[in-house]
Amino acid sequence: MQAILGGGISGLSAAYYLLKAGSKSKIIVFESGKRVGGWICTSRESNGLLFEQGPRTIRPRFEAGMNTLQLIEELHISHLVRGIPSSHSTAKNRMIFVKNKLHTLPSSLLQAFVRKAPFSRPLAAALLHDLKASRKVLDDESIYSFVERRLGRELADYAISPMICGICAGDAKEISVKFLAKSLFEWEQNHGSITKGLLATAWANREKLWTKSSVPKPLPGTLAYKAKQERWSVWSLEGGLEILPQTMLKHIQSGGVEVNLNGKCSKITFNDEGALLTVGNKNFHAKNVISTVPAQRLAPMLADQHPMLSEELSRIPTVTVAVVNLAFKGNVLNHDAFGFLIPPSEQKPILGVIFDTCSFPQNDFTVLTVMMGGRWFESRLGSSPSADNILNIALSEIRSILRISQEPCNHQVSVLKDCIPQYVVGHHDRVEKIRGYIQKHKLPLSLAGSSYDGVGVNDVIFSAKQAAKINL
Ligand SMILES: Cc1cc2nc3c(=O)[nH]c(=O)nc-3n(C[C@H](O)[C@H](O)[C@H](O)COP(=O)(O)OP(=O)(O)OC[C@H]3O[C@@H](n4cnc5c(N)ncnc54)[C@H](O)[C@@H]3O)c2cc1C
Ligand SMILES: C=CC1=C(C)c2cc3[nH]c(cc4nc(cc5[nH]c(cc1n2)c(C)c5CCC(=O)O)C(CCC(=O)O)=C4C)c(C)c3C=C
Repeated sequence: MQAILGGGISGLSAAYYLLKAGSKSKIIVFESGKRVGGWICTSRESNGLLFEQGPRTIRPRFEAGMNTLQLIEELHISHLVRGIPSSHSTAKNRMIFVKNKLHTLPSSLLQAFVRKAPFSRPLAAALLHDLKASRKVLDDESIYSFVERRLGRELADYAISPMICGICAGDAKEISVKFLAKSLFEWEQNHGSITKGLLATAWANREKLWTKSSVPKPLPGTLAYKAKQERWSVWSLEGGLEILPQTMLKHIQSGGVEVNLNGKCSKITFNDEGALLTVGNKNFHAKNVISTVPAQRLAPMLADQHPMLSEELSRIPTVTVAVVNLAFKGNVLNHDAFGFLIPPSEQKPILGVIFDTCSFPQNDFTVLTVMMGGRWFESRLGSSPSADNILNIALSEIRSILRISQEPCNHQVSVLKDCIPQYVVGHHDRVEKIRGYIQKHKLPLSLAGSSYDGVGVNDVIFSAKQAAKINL
């Protein structure tokens, strides 16, 4: 038997790819909760409105993005895909709230050459800063410190810090530069500055500019091809993103995969035949295990037999996010944008707001999602804020920032405990050490999911595909 821990999108994907590759073993997915999908969770209100608790948009680009679109085609749900082209207002208008005002971030090369508040200089001036700043030889550092050193403090405060909040609800002063800007960091390390590294790379690749790119090109007729032709910035699914795990569940079950809901795994003991899993009060023998549960959940399962591995896994932290979905009758927004993020230096109780219906309209309603907490959950919201408390903070902030005085017709408050891992400084080395330990001890264990190689939906599906390949 091949065991998969976790029935989120990565666990389901692992089962999907094992099945697709023709695995002959019985495949069992163990999911501790009573539903599959993990953080992908869409709810439908009695008046038909859709609320997304977790992810709502997916990027189509790069290998992992194209892979997800291929998966969508294989599941026969291409007709539900709604792409947002990069010319759309929500792709162009990404806002930040600074000094009591909403500002639209520059979205074209041209705009980088003019001064735009809250920046005191045109963004292009950051390149001069980079050329003047001396190289600092380092193994890793925070993305904030890297950008502050090389491009200046304003970019670190007003572009990078909110971006990190909008991807992992984390503090840019703690998150590794390798999380989002590995190439830029390497350019400084190898060439002395980002600009010199960029020019050197462009020069080294000059011939490839006119020949075939190493990134696979989508084939005509595929969804990835359509996404490229129509220049999608992001996409979602008509009816909500949860359709993806639900469709996958049906597909893998019809292929013979067993999905055990309320199947919390508490212990893994490796032996000569593979692994013995303790799930509830039952034991299961597996020839190998793909874990897609958060590293901190996997850690205690291994603590008795592999304390060092368990210790490293437990050092990959997570944060909790409070999500408030709000719906209003009619259009209550004065902005047509994706939403806005608030740099942590502004010390506001919320991290940002997504204007859901600007991207995907829902009849004559405005749907907004207010996100709060993350790395600042306890310091800004207290240790266990009530749902009413969270709702009141969200309403008060949107009243003051967006001037919405109308009461919502629908609302939903959710606290997503430990929902997003933090790739803090040293994360890459830690993951290497963890995988090195597994390899050295020849453990029949593969790691996939958001704790290791990327936190986006594309990344975790791709990580599950890689894990399935190893376990064939
Ligand atoms: C608020 C929020 C917004 C996001 N927005 C976006 C976005 O816009 N775009 C994007 O690409 N990504 C986004 N993400 C990230 C994306 O949602 C996640 O990375 C992805 O859903 C993670 O999937 P997963 O299967 O790896 O993990 P999970 O969804 O965490 O699934 C793991 C599963 O394991 C189960 N489990 C835990 N412990 C055990 C155990 N002991 N035994 C058995 N089962 C166990 C859990 O119940 C869970 O179902 C967002 C995430 C959040 C939280
Ligand atoms: C504009 C407001 C945004 C808020 C508030 C926000 C909150 C938030 N997001 C995540 C996790 C992810 N978001 C991702 C993508 C993404 N998020 C926003 C904006 C907000 N996020 C945008 C515009 C995008 C699209 C990215 C783009 O087009 O450039 C992703 C996926 C990243 C990827 O690699 O694909 C994740 C993950 C959390 C946890 C959160 C909570 C505060």
